[in-house]
Amino acid sequence: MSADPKRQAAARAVALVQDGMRLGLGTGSTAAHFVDLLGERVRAGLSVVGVPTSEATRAAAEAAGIPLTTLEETPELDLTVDGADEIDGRLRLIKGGGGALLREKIVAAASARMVVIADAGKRVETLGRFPLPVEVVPFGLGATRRAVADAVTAAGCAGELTLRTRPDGAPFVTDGGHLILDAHLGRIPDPERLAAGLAAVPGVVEHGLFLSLATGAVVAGGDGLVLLGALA
Ligand SMILES: O=C[C@H](O)[C@H](O)[C@H](O)COP(=O)(O)O
Repeated sequence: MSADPKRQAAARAVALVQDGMRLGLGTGSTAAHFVDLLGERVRAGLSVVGVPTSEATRAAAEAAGIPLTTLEETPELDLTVDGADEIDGRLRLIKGGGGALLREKIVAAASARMVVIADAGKRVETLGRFPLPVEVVPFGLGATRRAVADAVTAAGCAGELTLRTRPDGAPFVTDGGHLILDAHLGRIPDPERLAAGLAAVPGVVEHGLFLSLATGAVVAGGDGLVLLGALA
């Protein structure tokens, strides 16, 4: 087996895929292993269709030979496999480090099951060490930013909001044409309260708290594979 924990987790998740499944295909370095390994099974005869959660994953899935569909054609999926930036003991997640949170959440919500694949470094007691991505429309950025800051405070959190930029200094723009504010909170004592507050802000398209979406997780580390929740 591969020594890379991300690939080990992905390999375990690929074993969950059965012939005929409709799959959500996650985004990021861990999900890329899943797409790669799924491609091997497809080329060996497995029949599945996938909905990619980003243009990057679309390109990788096409290159791997995985047949793709859309949520217009296939609005209900059997299983989504995706990475995460943080995962707590209740399978609550922070996602969006790669900026794909909006499509990832839509696809996960359309899936009967969502299995997270991650290396052990992603497990936390309390969410929030990883900056929480908040996807916003460009119009009204200043006002939206203030309202997001108020929602953060009202949820018992504190920390800086930074506009995500690309390496060249220009604003990072998501696949949906939006911007991302990263909330550096350190800890999020009540993720449900923060999620509700952020969702109520006009101009916020989505945030990276994935609550009650993941049904299982495969976490790979020095102790081997740890399975959380239900995989079947
Ligand atoms: O927007 C990106 C996604 O939420 C990723 O799944 C997340 O950032 C984890 O990525 P990685 O597997 O590269 O750590």
